[in-house]
Amino acid sequence: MNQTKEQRILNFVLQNAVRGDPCSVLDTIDKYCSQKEWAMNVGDEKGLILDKTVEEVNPSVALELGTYCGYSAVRIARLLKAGAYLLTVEFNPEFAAIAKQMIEFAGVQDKVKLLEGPSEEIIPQLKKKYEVDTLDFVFLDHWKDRYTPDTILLQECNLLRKGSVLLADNIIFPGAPEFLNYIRNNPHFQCTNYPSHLEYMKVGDAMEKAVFLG
Ligand SMILES: CCCNc1ncnc2c1ncn2[C@@H]1O[C@H](/C=C/CNC(=O)c2cc(-c3ccc(F)cc3)cc(O)c2O)[C@H](C)[C@H]1O
Ligand SMILES: [Mg+2]
Repeated sequence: MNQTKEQRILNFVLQNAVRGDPCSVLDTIDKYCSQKEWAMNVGDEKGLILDKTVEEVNPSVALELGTYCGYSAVRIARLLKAGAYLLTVEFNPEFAAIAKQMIEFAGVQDKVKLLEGPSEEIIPQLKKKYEVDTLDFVFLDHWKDRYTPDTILLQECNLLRKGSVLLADNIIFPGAPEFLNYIRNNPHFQCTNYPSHLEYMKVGDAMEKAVFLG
C-alpha cells in the first residue's frame, strides 16, 4: 500500500532529523516541504510570527486546533516553560498517529497532550475532563470555516480570560473572511494583523492575533 504524503514527511524526519532536537525536526520538515512536496505546515516564515507570539504570551496552558503532522505543536512546545503544556486537537486518526510520532521524535511529548477528536466535542470537555481552568494561548489552524464557531464555543465554555491570546493562520490564503469579520467587529477582542507569505510559497498570507478583553 503506497505511503501518504504525511507518512513520507514523517519518514524523512525519522531518517534525517536529530532525535530529541525540535529545531532539527522543524528544519527537516521545512526542507522536505519546500524542496520535495508542499504541505500545509505553518512553515518557517509564519512560524517566526508564531514563535514571537508564544514568547510574548509565555503561556502556561496553550491550545492548538488542527494538529495535522505536528509541525506547529513541536514549534509551540519547544518554547514552553517548565510545567507549561500544549493541548493539540486533531480529528483525523491518520494525522494524529503521524503527529504523535513527530512530537515524540522531537522530544517534546512531555509538554504536549494530543487529543484525538473534533474540536467541537473536545472544547466542551477541556474544563472537566482535561482539568483546564482557562487558556492563555490558542492557535487556530484547522478548517477555516471552523475558526468562528470554535472561537464562540471557547467563550461559551468560559475558557478565555482577560488577556487570552488567539492567533489564527491563513487569514489571506486560503482565507478566513467570516472569522475576520467576526473577530474584528467584536468589541471583546483587540485584533492585530501580521502580513506574511503562504508556507513555502511567494503567495501572500497573514496571521491575525486577537486578544480577549474579557
Ligand atoms: C469539522 C471539524 C472541525 N474540527 C476539527 N477538529 C479537529 N481537527 C480538525 C478539525 N477540522 C480540521 N481538523 C484537522 O486540522 C487540519 C486541517 C487544517 C486545515 N488547513 C488548511 O486547510 C490549510 C490550507 C492551506 C492551503 C494553502 C494553499 C493551497 F493552495 C491549498 C491549501 C494552507 C494552510 O496553512 C492551511 O492551514 C487537519 C488536516 C484536519 O484533520
Ligand atoms: Mg495553516
